Amino acid sequence: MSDVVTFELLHADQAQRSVNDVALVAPTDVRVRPGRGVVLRGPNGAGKSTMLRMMTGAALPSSGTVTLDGKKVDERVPRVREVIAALLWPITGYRELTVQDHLVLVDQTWGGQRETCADRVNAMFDLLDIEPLRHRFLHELSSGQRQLADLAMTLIRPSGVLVLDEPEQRLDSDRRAQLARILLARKQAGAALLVACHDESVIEVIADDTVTLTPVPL
Ligand SMILES: Nc1ncnc2c1ncn2[C@@H]1O[C@H](COP(=O)(O)OP(=O)(O)OP(=O)(O)O)[C@@H](O)[C@H]1O
Repeated sequence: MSDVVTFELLHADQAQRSVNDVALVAPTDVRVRPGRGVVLRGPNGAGKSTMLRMMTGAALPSSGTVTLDGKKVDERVPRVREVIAALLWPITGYRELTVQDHLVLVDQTWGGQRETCADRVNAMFDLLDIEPLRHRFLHELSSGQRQLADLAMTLIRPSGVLVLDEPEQRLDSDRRAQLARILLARKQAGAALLVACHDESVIEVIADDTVTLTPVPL
């Protein structure tokens, strides 16, 4: 598994987001620390994805703050991108690159040693049990296979916090159990998890803390 990047606290303090004066998520506190798993729960439309976007700096809070070790979170800040690896929407890939090519690209972009790149890529195919997908193109994959490839691209880079929006989506029950085991191992290696999830069996394995969001009345 990839290296763990150290940090102390990813913190949302009464973070809230509105668009055109319509609240998408209520003021919410979230604390994410190394070796801990935080799960965002709540019904459709409660604001989980919006909250995750704020936690990664992909969207800024309309009020309140989101900070990483005391500094404002903004995805344009290199330290924020170094610590936080996020899978919030399907990864946009290259039509002419295979799954293996994408993993090499991500690994090398995040500073993996060239000599050991093949080892890390091979380890990712083993970890996710996706060897048959190695030489396939992204557009050839089923939706569940595509989710596994996106998870591999997210997990292969070093990070301190994995921010995942419903990582169980499109996976069958065996694959969901496998995902839970992988995330638990990642947490036990010292990384933090911040995950929006609807699957109780996954939540049971990975959650130390849960934050339940309720839809903001329109
Ligand atoms: N760009 C936007 N403009 C206006 N409203 C938005 C925008 N993005 C999200 N919303 C609204 O904000 C609310 C929260 O959406 P969000 O996607 O964060 O919920 P969620 O909890 O992740 O839902 P789900 O479980 O269905 O994925 C919803 O009512 C949604 O329609």
